[in-house]
Amino acid sequence: MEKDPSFLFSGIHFNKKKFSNDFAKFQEKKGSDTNESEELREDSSFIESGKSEEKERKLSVKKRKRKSVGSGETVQGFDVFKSSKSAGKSVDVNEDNDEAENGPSKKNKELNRQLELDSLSRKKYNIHVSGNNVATPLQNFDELSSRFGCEPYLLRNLKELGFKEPTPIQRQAIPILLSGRDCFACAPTGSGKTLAFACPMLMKLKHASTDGIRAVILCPTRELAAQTTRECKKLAKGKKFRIKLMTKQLVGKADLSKLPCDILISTPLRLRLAIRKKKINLCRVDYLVLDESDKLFELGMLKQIDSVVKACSNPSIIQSLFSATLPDSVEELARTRMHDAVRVIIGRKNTASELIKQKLVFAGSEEGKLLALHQSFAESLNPPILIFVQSKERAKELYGELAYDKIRVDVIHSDLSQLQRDNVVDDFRAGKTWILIATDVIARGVDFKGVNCVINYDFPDSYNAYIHRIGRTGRAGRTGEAITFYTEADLPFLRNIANSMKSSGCEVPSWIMALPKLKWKKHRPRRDSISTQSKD
Ligand SMILES: Nc1ncnc2c1ncn2[C@@H]1O[C@H](COP(=O)(O)OP(=O)(O)OP(=O)(O)O)[C@@H](O)[C@H]1O
Repeated sequence: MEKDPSFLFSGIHFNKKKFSNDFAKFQEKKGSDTNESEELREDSSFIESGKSEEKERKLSVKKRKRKSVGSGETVQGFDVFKSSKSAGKSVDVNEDNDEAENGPSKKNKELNRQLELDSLSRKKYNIHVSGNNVATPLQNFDELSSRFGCEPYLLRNLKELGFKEPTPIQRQAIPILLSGRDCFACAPTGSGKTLAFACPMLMKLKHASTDGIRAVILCPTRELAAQTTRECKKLAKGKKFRIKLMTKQLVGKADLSKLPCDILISTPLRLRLAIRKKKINLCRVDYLVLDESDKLFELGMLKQIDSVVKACSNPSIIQSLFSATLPDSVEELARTRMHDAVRVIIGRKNTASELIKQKLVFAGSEEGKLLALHQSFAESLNPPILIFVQSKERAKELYGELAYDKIRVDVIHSDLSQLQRDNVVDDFRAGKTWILIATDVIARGVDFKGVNCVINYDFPDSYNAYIHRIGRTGRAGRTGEAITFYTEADLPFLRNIANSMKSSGCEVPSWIMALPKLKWKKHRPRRDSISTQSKD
């Protein structure tokens, strides 16, 4: 069932309790302002529409690179990132002029009115922002043109893709990035984050150029990088942008310094290889996106990310981080790498989409899981279905079991060649495969349209893995189902999943809610192999 994208993520509130210390700090600082609505202190530079906003944006881009002066206006009670006071300062200057002409009250009234409207709009779409002078959310895609001078080709492409209205993350992140600010965003799976960073990127690049690479998008897996490349190309249709995926072949090329490319999309490893061989020049990059940023900031990739960030040496670069999960540790790391960033959270941080009906099933044993799976297929097989297991060995085993049944099943894991992986994904996308067995290699970011059900055959190894795995269903306004099998070995972490279910409005038995909540990281118990063959 399709739903209007604005329906996504309703009824969710910012956790003020959790950030009570920060609120306290804020209250001390603001004194008499404390009764004001939190978001009424936001955007003060985007009150005028049309060209003036573009002018203001340019001004703000220039100013953001200067050393901070004065005191910044923070919203939602806490300083999230190193603050530059550019936009706040510019408002003061404008106010001086305006006061001379119209008196202080008229200007203030206009400003307050706009802030009120922004606040209402954010409330409506469950958008929570922190930072200085946050841009007014988009009301519709037409505003891309009226407020930011977007070229017709992009609006045409949005229309062709069937995107009638911006999703909440697009409403807020697009104007922030167009205003030249760094952005740090957390929005549920399937809520359109790709467009939220790709659209302003194309608008900022304006035209294809021979100046070298001007935008870089980093993705944690090659599948996701390939998908993002395709999405960017669709959006850029009708323009001559050179949008390139960093492939093995490309890394192997002798000289990448003259690569004709506007937007480069890569995994961190491949890009780092190219940098290390001194074959690629990233000093002109204006726009850097870290997609699935929490994965990129995990220990294994951190060094690679750092070398890419260092190579992107343009001081006026706009950096953005996007993910459906945003652990506090990643926020900390990002703080050291970003400048005057705006933090955007849609709904509640680190929760699953409300469109996913989540279920827990006690399977008892490994044999019980296989029985439960067969039973659920017998009751109702509603493909496409994605089944996640914890290792490639287990993926192969389960494939061996299901391949005997008369169902179209396939498997994807890291032992397959890149070409094989691409073919498996293509077949699943095209509906040739009904059931795809997978490891976490496709748990993040990969957008299969219309997956009806995700089955966690093996319990996920972390809370974030759970959110991303089940997020392969319930995308773009569609509903979906997620079933998680558990055995005794998984009991300690049941409560964590139950919490996610509760906060997304799913029913949870009270005995599960009474279980203790444990710290959950890399839970990969040794499991008996998946097989019925010996018994047959
Ligand atoms: N404004 C829109 N209206 C309708 N559909 C949209 C809109 N924007 C994006 N979509 C569609 O929503 C789907 C999910 O988008 P996308 O893959 O960008 O989600 P995501 O938030 O990045 O998810 P994940 O966290 O899993 O990576 C895609 O199929 C995309 O085409």
